Formats: sequence, structure tokens, C-alpha cells
Amino acid sequence: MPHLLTIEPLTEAAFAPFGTVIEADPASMHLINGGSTERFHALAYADMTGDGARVIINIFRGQPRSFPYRLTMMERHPLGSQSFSPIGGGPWLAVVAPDDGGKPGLPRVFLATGSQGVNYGRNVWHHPLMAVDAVSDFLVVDRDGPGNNLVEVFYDEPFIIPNPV
Ligand SMILES: NC(=O)N[C@@H](O)C(=O)O
Ligand code: NI
Repeated sequence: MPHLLTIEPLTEAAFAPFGTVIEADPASMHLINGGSTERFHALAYADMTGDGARVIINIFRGQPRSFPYRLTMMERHPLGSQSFSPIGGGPWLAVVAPDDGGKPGLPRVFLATGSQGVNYGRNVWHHPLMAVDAVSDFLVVDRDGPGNNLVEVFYDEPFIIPNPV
């Protein structure tokens, strides 16, 4: 019987073992441009490694997933962090897992608002982009360059993600 996962709200503290939350945190804000702009400073850090590595900025246009969703795999990027910040403003899921001897452990599912992004730490297990209820664009900062930066592992048994909305 596949294991039914619970969905947690995305908070900095809960997500801390996996990376950082990217959102307009007042504690990070200072005014610039003569007071006309609020700069939410250094919300996350891109972490890229390996000769020839470059930080790149992309747009991912994700199709909404259908729910309940059978989660069968996780991936990670050993050479770089990867951030996702919604452009269009809809809810989405950040799904991560602790490392368990080189394989992903029990997944954790975080429901992000349309104003929340995340930066997955380098080599952190996560599921590929999961838009929820509409085709959704995300600004993605990750790594380009030589070397294999994608490891995928399939679970022996699937997990089920219930409908988040
Ligand atoms: N493969 C790719 O560029 N996308 C994944 O890394 C993802 O996390 O969505
Ligand atoms: Ni990824």
C-alpha cells in the first residue's frame, strides 16, 4: 500500500535542513534608489562547484501535476544549488528528502504560496518542479558547465501526495 504523505506549510525553519526560502522577508529589507525601492537582500546563495561552472538564470514553465500524485523518484544536483521562484504567483509544491546512505529518505512535501520560492541546497534530494493548479512559470537559478549534475533515484515503493488545494 503506497505511503500517503502529509503536506506542510513552507516555513524557513521547517525547510532549513534542505535549503532556504526566498520571500520578501522584512528582516532582510533595506531601502535603496532614494527610498523608491525595497531591497530584500541576500535571501539565498547560489552554490556552484567544479571547473567551468557557471551560474545561469532560466525560466521553467511547469505543467500542473494531477493529484493524488504518485511520487516514485527524487533527484539531486551534486555540483550546484537550484532555486525556484514563482513568476506568476500560484501555489506549488517543494518536495525534498533527507539523504539516507546516498539515497533519498522519507519525502517531505511543502506547500509554497505564489510569493514563496526556495533554493535547494547543493546535493539536496528534491522532486522535479511541481506546479499545482495552472501552468506556472518559475525563475530558476542553477548551474551550467561540465560534469554530471543530475542524479535520479527511484523508490522501491511509491508515495502518494494528496491534492494540496
Ligand atoms: N532537470 C531540470 O533542469 N529540472 C530539475 O532539476 C528540477 O528540479 O525541476
Ligand atoms: Ni532539480
